Amino acid sequence: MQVVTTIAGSDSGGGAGIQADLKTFQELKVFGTTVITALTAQNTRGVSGVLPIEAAFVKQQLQALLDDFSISAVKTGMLFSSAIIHTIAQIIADTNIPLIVDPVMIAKGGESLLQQEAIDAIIHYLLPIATIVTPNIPEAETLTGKKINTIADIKKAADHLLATGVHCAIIKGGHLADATNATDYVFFKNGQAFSMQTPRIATKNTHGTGCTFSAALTAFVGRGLTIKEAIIEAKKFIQLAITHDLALGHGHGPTNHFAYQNDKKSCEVTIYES
Ligand SMILES: Nc1ncnc2c1ncn2[C@@H]1O[C@H](COP(=O)(O)OP(=O)(O)O)[C@@H](O)[C@H]1O
Ligand SMILES: Cc1ncc(COP(=O)(O)O)c(N)n1
Repeated sequence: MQVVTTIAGSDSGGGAGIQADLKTFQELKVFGTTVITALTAQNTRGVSGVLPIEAAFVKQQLQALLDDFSISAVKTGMLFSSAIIHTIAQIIADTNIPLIVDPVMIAKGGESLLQQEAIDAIIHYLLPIATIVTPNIPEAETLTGKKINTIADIKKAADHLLATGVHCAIIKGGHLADATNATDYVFFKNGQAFSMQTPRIATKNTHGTGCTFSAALTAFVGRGLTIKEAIIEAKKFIQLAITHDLALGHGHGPTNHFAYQNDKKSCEVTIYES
């Protein structure tokens, strides 16, 4: 049994954050452990409160895990402050555990999950020690300081991210204005690249899509798939979770973390090598 860790915020509504990560880990048959960086009072309508955890206690949680378990992959989600990011980066840098960074910045409802001053800390401390970074389009724009309108802009943003030292950048296209497809763009430091496409699902129930995708990726990396295989399988996991949404709550509902196990053979991802 592989052990994986998520370092993220708690979503009381259960669709994103730590809760989405643990549900995904369980479905993918890895043993999930957690380091909680913040509590949020949150539902499908939005975030009504954030209570950050002190960086020293974040450190204590992570150290407790490393002192006991052999961890095969770690992901980060909501990190909230530069103090938390520095603390985590310092500890992970001394390990050789693959690190997947989902640079969570704002909730679907627009509430901030990362302080402005923490963006530099992600770029300078976390990305240089990361294996994969998974920004959506607005996050990639913030991390690189450049607007993304075209595929050429996506490639430029990826080059900018790869220059920090991260091995692989996945720029997710959930926010692109393409009514037909949801396309994610993957770039490796060695120059290889591919994109992956699935039909776009017309739904407002996309709360936690980024968390769920990066958790699935972490589980598959932890299970020993190659990075490319893990990325494609994680795309299937999120596609099925969005397709079979649960229609819970009154706002942006959660995705269905059960769907992949029920239906995984039915999902096709189209790959374009470049
Ligand atoms: N409506 C949709 N239909 C199918 N896939 C989607 C849809 N919205 C997002 N995705 C996919 O979900 C994953 C998360 O994407 P995105 O929404 O861009 O990130 P985030 O949740 O971090 O904002 C990506 O693989 C993206 O292509
Ligand atoms: C605690 C927490 N972490 C992350 C998200 C982002 O969610 P999404 O994946 O929908 O962007 C969230 N809303 N809450």
